[in-house]
Amino acid sequence: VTKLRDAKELMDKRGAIFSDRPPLNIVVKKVWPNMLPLKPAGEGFRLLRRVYIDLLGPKTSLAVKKYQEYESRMMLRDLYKTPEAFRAHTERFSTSVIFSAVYGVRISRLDYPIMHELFDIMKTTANFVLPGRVLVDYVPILERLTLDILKGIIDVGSETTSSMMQSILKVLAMNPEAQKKAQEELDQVVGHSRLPTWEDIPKLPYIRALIKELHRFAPLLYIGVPHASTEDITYKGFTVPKTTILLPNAWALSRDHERYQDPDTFAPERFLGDDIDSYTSAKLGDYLKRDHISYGWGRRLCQGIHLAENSLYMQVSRVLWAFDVATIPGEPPLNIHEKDDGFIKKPKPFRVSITPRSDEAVQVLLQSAEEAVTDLPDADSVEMAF
Ligand code: HEM
Repeated sequence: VTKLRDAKELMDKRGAIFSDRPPLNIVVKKVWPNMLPLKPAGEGFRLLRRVYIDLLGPKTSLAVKKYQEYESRMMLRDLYKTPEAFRAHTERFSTSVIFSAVYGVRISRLDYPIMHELFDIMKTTANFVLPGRVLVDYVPILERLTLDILKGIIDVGSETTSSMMQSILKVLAMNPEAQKKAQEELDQVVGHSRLPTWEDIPKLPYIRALIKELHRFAPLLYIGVPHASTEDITYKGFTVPKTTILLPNAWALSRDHERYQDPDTFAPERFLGDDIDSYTSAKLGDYLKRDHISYGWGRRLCQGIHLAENSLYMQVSRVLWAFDVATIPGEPPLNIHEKDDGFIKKPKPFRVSITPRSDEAVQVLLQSAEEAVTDLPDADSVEMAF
């Protein structure tokens, strides 16, 4: 599907019919075993979806905000100390946020054996009641969930946001003008003596528009996630038989001329005045009003949308407040199409420079990291407790 009008008609308006997934092949099963994104429609899907909605809905994602706030301070400090390792820093941020939410432990470094033995440690931690496990506090059923479900949330939750953040750093480096405008807004609203906070969101329309445009310009899942139908239908005079597979081509849909002017231009301005969050926007009846389709469609809309949007806001606003992200002179031009193979296509390794905007910014970011407090133990200390 390459036209927004058709995507809306089929996957949103006929969402009851087009919310199945194609049969899994063995490769996909191995890469992403027993996970909601790939689960076929039916009783099992509805149950799992309910569980995910509880786990990742607005209420729980509110509780995760304090961990996103904390981890973003750590990320700024790490970016200052070793900017060339930005890939690892974005991965650590996302992994730690999702571990904080699911297991109540934070991940302070990626070379910790926990990352190499992810599966084993999850097995162990799943057997322990750890203090401060946010999701369990809200969703007692979590304690009875199977390891597969939990592993699924960790995988989806960390890979997606970190890949998106890496692609964001690349797009920002390629668009210094947009970056400058965002920084002017941050300087005006936030000032120089503190980091942006959750409370600033309503006062940062350019940052909000920038995040929407980043989703539109470089959607995380280029080719989308396939939907499949469970009934025969007639659409535009054609019979569409049941089990038809729809591939929402996110790249093409994000460049649909009917919706976006000059779609190949990176222009956050196109979203100024659109004050609706991406979740509400996805539910709008008019496909010409929805912001972008990066989070998918209908009943299969990304369940992590609230958590992901919060993570992106914390990272984008704070990184731009503290640093200039730029291309490195003499290097070949950056290319947004250079991505790894695999289901979630991470940007292939690339280099950008990340330099502090001022001495004052360095002082504030280091102090913010120093003063940060969390109620969660580090994975190191938890292992010792075992
Ligand atoms: C920038 C970050 C993210 C993007 C762009 C994204 C995008 C997507 C897309 C395109 C889909 C498929 C939708 C469809 O089939 O129409 C999806 C599904 C899903 N996502 Fe995300 N996602 C992100 C982050 C997350 C996070 C952080 C989590 C969890 C913590 C998450 C959990 C899920 C789940 C559970 C599904 C399956 C929904 C279903 O099949 O019913 N996502 N996501």
